[in-house]
Amino acid sequence: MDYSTNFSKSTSKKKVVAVVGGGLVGALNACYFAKRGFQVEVFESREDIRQAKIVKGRSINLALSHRGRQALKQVGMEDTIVSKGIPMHSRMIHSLNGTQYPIPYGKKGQVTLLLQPAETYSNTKLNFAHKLLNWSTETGAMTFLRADGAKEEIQADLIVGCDGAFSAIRKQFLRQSRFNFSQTYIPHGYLELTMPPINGEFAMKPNYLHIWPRNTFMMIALPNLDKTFTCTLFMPFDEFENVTTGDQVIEFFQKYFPDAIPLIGADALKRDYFRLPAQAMVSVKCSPYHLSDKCVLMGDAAHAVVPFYGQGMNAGFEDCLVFNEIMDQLNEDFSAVLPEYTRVRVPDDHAIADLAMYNYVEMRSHVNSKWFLFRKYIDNFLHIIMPRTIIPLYTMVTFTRTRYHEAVKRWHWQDKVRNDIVHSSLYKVLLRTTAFAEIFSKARSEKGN
Ligand SMILES: Cc1cc2nc3c(=O)[nH]c(=O)nc-3n(C[C@H](O)[C@H](O)[C@H](O)COP(=O)(O)OP(=O)(O)OC[C@H]3O[C@@H](n4cnc5c(N)ncnc54)[C@H](O)[C@@H]3O)c2cc1C
Ligand SMILES: NC(=O)C1=CN([C@@H]2O[C@H](COP(=O)(O)OP(=O)(O)OC[C@H]3O[C@@H](n4cnc5c(N)ncnc54)[C@H](OP(=O)(O)O)[C@@H]3O)[C@@H](O)[C@H]2O)C=CC1
Ligand SMILES: Nc1ccccc1C(=O)C[C@H](N)C(=O)O
Repeated sequence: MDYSTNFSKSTSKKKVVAVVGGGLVGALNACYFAKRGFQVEVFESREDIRQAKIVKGRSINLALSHRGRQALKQVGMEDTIVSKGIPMHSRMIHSLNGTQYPIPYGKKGQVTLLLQPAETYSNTKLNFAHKLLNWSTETGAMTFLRADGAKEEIQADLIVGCDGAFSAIRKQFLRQSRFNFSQTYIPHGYLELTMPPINGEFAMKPNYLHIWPRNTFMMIALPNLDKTFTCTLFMPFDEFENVTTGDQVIEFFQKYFPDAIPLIGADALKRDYFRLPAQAMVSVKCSPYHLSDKCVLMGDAAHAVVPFYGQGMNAGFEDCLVFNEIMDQLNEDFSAVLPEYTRVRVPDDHAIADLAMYNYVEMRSHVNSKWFLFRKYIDNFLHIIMPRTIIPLYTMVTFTRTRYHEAVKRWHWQDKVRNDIVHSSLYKVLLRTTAFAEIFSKARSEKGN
């Protein structure tokens, strides 16, 4: 049997907002709209994760930083979430010879927190097992498939597409004139492994993001509350395809990550490496993010980014915050708010998509370079003496709400300034050394005469 519900004819004085996708961004968005008094209906294709016996899905830990925290703060969720996190102060680099050294993220007190994403909080109606099949851009009517196989047709005043990287809401945008869309799969995949606790304690120092940078690929490890680490191996698919047996896995780890073998356990490694195939990573850019005053995209639905900056969820949370700020400025008038949101947010989300691509190279390769470490040292030093003029890129992205596209601009400018300083200092040192050498040789020749 099929059903039809017209929520927008509700007697509620506020409009009805349908949030499609009850993931991280959908759940937070529901709180924002509910706080404003809208009638919020969340439609999520999966069963209620809180009641599910088996929870499918992979990554269980996510780095939450300043932008995400600010967004949570607005709806009073920051403290609850942050109290469940593990602070990370630095990267910890694992060299091939087994030595480890930290690279701090910022000043003392600037830390990234891990969030165990799970419970969605909401004072709105959650409709689980409602998978959006289609929706009409003319009427706004959405068709959902329910768990019992029935189709349900639903209308709302505003549709908020938070249905992830492969958004069904976004599919209708593709049919609109002047809608820009690009999707890029990078040639690398990822595979997750678990490093168990040793004698009830973390197997490695917990307050770090551990990196094994091997130039063309890398493994990272992030701590979990249960004292395990989730290790993620990022590597070209071709390389994954070369490792097909348990013995080859051990051989590969002996060659590139020898210190990780006893920590993960050789048997577990041989087994878990083949548990799931390597997963693909995609970067999606599009614009505009809205369709008339009816529909808007947020989170991965608007901008799936590769995971290397640890900013995907943070950017999605910031989308909600920015939208909320614009709602304040424009008195909740959707016909004005939606285009303004597109205008403000597109350049920033596109910038973080590019930065995420860049950070993979920094993490897997640049951190091995002495010149990179020297420049980072100079940047941190300049930041200490000129905190408002020079702000390292990582600090701007992770510990401030500087707009992503402005952070990129400023980064290029600062790079130039720093390089000029370094080069002119080197030049001065060179000049002085040459002058000194000349005086010295002149003095020697005069003495000889
Ligand atoms: C390996 C990895 C590590 C990452 N680490 C970090 C990190 O440390 N920090 C960080 O900030 N980000 C990180 N990210 C990115 C982060 O996971 C995503 O940005 C975030 O999950 C996006 O949230 P979302 O709510 O937009 O989308 P999703 O979390 O994908 O939620 C979308 C929801 O919509 C539902 N849905 C989909 N289709 C439909 C439909 N047709 N009808 C109804 N519902 C539907 C889905 O079931 C899902 O619940 C990482 C990503 C990966 C892959
Ligand atoms: N940027 C990136 O590279 C990545 C981003 N992520 C983000 O994290 C979120 C959560 O990850 P996770 O739980 O692992 O998500 P899933 O891989 O479980 O995907 C969620 C849903 O998206 C649909 N889907 C998955 N892969 C494809 C595809 N290639 N083409 C079309 N539809 C697809 C599936 O819908 P159906 O049931 O209809 O098949 C699936 O149920 C993702 O939705 C995404 O937003 C995750 C991995 C990589
Ligand atoms: N959470 C992640 C998931 C996957 C890959 C990287 C991250 C990071 O957080 C990287 C961190 N921002 C860094 O630059 O060291």
